[in-house]
Amino acid sequence: MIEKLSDEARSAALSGLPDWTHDAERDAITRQFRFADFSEAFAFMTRAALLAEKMDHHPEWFNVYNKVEVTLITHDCDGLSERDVAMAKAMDGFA
Ligand SMILES: C[C@H](O)[C@H](O)[C@H]1CNC2=NC(N)=NC(=O)C2=N1
Repeated sequence: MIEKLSDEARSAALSGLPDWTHDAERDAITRQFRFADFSEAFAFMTRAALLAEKMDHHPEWFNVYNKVEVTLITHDCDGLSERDVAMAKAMDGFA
């Protein structure tokens, strides 16, 4: 069973993810990505989707044209886990 990050671990993780916002109500993290156009946005989503399948860890996201709004949370622990941090870091790398 995957565990929620402690307050200390979450603070440390968030300092390494400066473009992400912590939603305290859900204990999730969110970030909005903007790309040059839809093709770039969808290429990003494709990379993220392939990794998500591999990790069995799927983003909540919303796309319009060049904008992708992402929310990461671990349903299994109803909050933020190491898996969300790993996915966020990978998404930052893909963008
Ligand atoms: C059954 C399946 O393994 C689970 O539902 C996985 C799939 N993808 C998931 N994705 C996310 N973001 N959180 C989860 O807890 C999660 N659990």
